[in-house]
Amino acid sequence: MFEKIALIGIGLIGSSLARVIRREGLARHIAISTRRPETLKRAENLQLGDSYSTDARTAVRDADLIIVSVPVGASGTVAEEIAPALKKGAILTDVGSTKQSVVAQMSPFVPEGVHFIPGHPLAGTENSGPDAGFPDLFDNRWCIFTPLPDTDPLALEKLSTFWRRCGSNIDTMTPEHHDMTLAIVSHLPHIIAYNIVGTADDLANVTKSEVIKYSASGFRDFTRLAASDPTMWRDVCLHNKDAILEMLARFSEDLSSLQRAIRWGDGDKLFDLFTRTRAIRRSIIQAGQDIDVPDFGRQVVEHPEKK
Ligand SMILES: NC(=O)C1=CN([C@@H]2O[C@H](COP(=O)(O)OP(=O)(O)OC[C@H]3O[C@@H](n4cnc5c(N)ncnc54)[C@H](O)[C@@H]3O)[C@@H](O)[C@H]2O)C=CC1
Ligand SMILES: O=C(O)C(=O)Cc1ccc(O)cc1
Repeated sequence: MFEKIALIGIGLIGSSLARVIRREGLARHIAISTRRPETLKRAENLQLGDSYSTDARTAVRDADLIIVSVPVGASGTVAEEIAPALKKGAILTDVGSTKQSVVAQMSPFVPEGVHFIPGHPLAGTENSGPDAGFPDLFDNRWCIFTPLPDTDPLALEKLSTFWRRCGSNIDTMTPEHHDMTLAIVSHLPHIIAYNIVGTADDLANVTKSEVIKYSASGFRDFTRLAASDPTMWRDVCLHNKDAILEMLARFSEDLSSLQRAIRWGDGDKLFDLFTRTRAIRRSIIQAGQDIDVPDFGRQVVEHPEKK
């Protein structure tokens, strides 16, 4: 599909892209750049690309497609760095979990004639770094684009075809709508997970060993999300601040109402809410959207009697 694809940032997302691009033969040349020499060396040892450089400008030179896969707080710095080396007619995209901030950071640096199309694959895991990636990551997952008013439809179609070949389904929306939607379906769940695991850790009467020992229950699901990359999630919180605060305010109100129902023994209210939420889970499963992330690194502690 492309002569040369440049991947800037080679963590979970960048390395998954490298692997699927190679498997599907989507580029003749994959150029990889990342800031830290150790990460670049690891990418080279894993044979993720065809050329490697800590200088992003070297990587993007002559590239037809440039995919920026760095924490959202670094998007502006990367755009500024690569701008002078971008080829006319090239497609520049990203994979960041927030979109208004990425558009605001990158747009000012995009040269005339370069097609900038912000994107976000709704696919990931709690793991990070070049070893964490795998080629099936994007299979049957959504990839959302937030095109700008002057986005060239042909460039958008070409990028959509690329992501379809990576296994994804495509949707488009405004950056504002994206950020509000993702605040509730992705950002809040992670924040809640960080919070509940932090609360458990702070409890004096629940020792750390008990948290580990009994975490086969619902708590375990929270610990997976709460193991996600701290830099990435710090940036998401700082760069989707308004939408997250809006959703947190609603969440807190609903939590207070739930707290009140428990305090006053309002079983009907609890039953109604739990019935409504159960239906949501079931409709997600029916829609085929219940793909669990791979079980990398999870230690299943067998019950002694089951052995
Ligand atoms: N982890 C996930 O589940 C998902 C992450 N995303 C988004 O994808 C982007 C990348 O996330 P991951 O691949 O998970 O992170 P990661 O931590 O696995 O990889 C980030 C990469 O960016 C590099 N990097 C950091 N700052 C840089 C800079 N200033 N210049 C050049 N390279 C730099 C790092 O060295 C690393 O190679 C983030 O914007 C994140 O919001 C999107 C969907 C899912
Ligand atoms: O690991 C999980 O459950 C995720 O939700 C992964 C994820 C994290 C961030 C995104 O922007 C999209 C997907």
